[in-house]
Amino acid sequence: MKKMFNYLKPYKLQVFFILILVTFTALGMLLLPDYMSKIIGEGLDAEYQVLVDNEWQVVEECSIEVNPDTCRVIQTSDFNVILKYGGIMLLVTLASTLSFIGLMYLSSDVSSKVGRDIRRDYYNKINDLSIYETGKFGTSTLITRATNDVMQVQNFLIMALRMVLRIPIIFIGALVFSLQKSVTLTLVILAGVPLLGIVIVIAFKLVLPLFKLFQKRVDKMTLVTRESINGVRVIRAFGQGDREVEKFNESNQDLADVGLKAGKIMATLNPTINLIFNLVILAVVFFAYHMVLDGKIIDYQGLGNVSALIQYAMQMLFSILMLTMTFIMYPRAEVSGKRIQEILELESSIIDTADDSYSDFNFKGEVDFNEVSFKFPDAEKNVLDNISFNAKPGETIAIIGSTGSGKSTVVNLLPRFFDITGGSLKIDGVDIKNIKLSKLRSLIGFVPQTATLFSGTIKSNIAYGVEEPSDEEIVKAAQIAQAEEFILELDDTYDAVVEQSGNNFSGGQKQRLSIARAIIRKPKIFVFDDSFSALDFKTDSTLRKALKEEIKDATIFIVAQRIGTIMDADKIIVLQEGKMVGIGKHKELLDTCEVYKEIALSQLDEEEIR
Ligand SMILES: Nc1ncnc2c1ncn2[C@@H]1O[C@H](COP(=O)(O)OP(=O)(O)OP(=O)(O)O)[C@@H](O)[C@H]1O
Repeated sequence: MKKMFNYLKPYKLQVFFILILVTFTALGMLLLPDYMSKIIGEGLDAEYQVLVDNEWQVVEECSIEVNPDTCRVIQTSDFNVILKYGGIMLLVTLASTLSFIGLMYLSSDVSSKVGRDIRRDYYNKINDLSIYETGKFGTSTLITRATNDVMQVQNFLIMALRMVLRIPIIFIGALVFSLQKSVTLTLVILAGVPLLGIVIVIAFKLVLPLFKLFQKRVDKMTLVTRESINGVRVIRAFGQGDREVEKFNESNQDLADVGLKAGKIMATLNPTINLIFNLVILAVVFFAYHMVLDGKIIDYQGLGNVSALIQYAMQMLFSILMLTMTFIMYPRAEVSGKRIQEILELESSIIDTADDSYSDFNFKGEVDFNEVSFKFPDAEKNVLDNISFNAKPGETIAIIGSTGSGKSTVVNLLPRFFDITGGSLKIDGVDIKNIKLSKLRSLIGFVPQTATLFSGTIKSNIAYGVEEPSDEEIVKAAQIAQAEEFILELDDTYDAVVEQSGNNFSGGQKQRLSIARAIIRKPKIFVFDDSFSALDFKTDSTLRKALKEEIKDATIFIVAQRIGTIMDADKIIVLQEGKMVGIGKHKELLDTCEVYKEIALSQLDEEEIR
């Protein structure tokens, strides 16, 4: 949480003014009861007279009950005094109201800017992290941390800014003013403090673990909601709607239960605190009554003091309550602060240490895998073992193998989504770690296994990642990707709206748009990670033919499950459990690689494959 406070540093000046304004409002609160007591004491003053030798004489004190015929009170109210103090009170109120408005404005401004800054750094960090780290944490918690957790920290900061000086100023000020007015009655008020303390500590202990639990359950709830929304098709297809509703209800109920429990404690706390406040006031009145009886309070000044003391009692107890509230919010904000900090402090496993040496280098796109091995950070064994091959510009390299054999991992190593853990990986003889990430990735047109579109238009999706391409370039890319036909059928053609995640397009259409997006970049290396799987055979083959004709100099990697898609490749790499069990052209592999032959025969018959 301390680190979260660092976010206040850029707003030092505002924080300074906030503290000044807090001091002004607190002083205003303290002065008002004092002036009120002065109005009562001096403005509504009275004098006592006793009958001495048939003449009324002013005396210090007398008891009306004793003999009203010989002792009387004469009201000597002074309206000028009331006007004077009333005027001062109005000015103080005005000043503290203005300070309060300024305080609210500045503190809200600072806290929302701090929230914005935290979210900015957080988002930048997520962008820097490798796919492995973001995958390890998961989308739900990463989103909750950026929203709910930042909000908790922001709320705490705003509270802390407003309370940090206000609580001690009010408590100490009210105590000093009270002591000036009556030491006895101040002691009566202070007797209420431990009582309030005990109640608050008990509530604090009960509610704190619940707040921690609450945050975890918000995470769980986000996860369940996200999964069921994302997986809506599977859920419906498998008729698992009821089970998902049950799962959602369970996590919803869990969250509500914690909230309810905490709410119940807080709900009991409020009337209990009110009760203590009122008990303290009753005790002050009770003792004041006895002080009147004992002749210790004898005039309006004394009564004015009692009225001020009651307000100071409220202020002292209220500042203790506020202090507790701040303490209650702290652990919750601390948990959130830690969760944000955990991400901010994450070291990306992909570090861009390369200098600009190759920034202007004209890469051709020759790829060399030399004894490449790869292991996920937490995994026990290698996902890839000693993979070696060479891919020249103009060549198409296909990678085939059973599911989980490591095909996607091989191509993910090229743009450094993951870093190799053994061997070397070079482009045009340069180790890819020596090429700046931005340059390296600009060399590669990557079409991932799951086509991802962004909300916008067809045009904006194809043009993604290219600085202001011309309409001709967009159309050309769409033509090569075999996307033009369906685009022209749309009412708005290239300006047609693409909904969130491309939900208004079919799987095959999404794939073709993702392919067009890669083509328009004119990269030196293409990676198609199972990107033709949703295309029908005819479109698949026309697309590959168009690629071959239009993109002659690029190195093309195709990961595929379908033999038909890769049969014509210049080199086919066959993977099995992370090992390369064959490499060559289709015909060679049929004779030399048993695994390849098996895959081929499982899809086509003997005649078709020859
Ligand atoms: N983030 C990860 N952490 C640990 N292991 C992983 C991770 N991602 C993938 N793996 C493992 O690495 C292996 C290779 O995965 P990869 O995605 O490369 O296979 P693939 O051949 O492309 O499979 P498919 O054809 O099903 O897409 C698999 O056994 C998988 O379980």
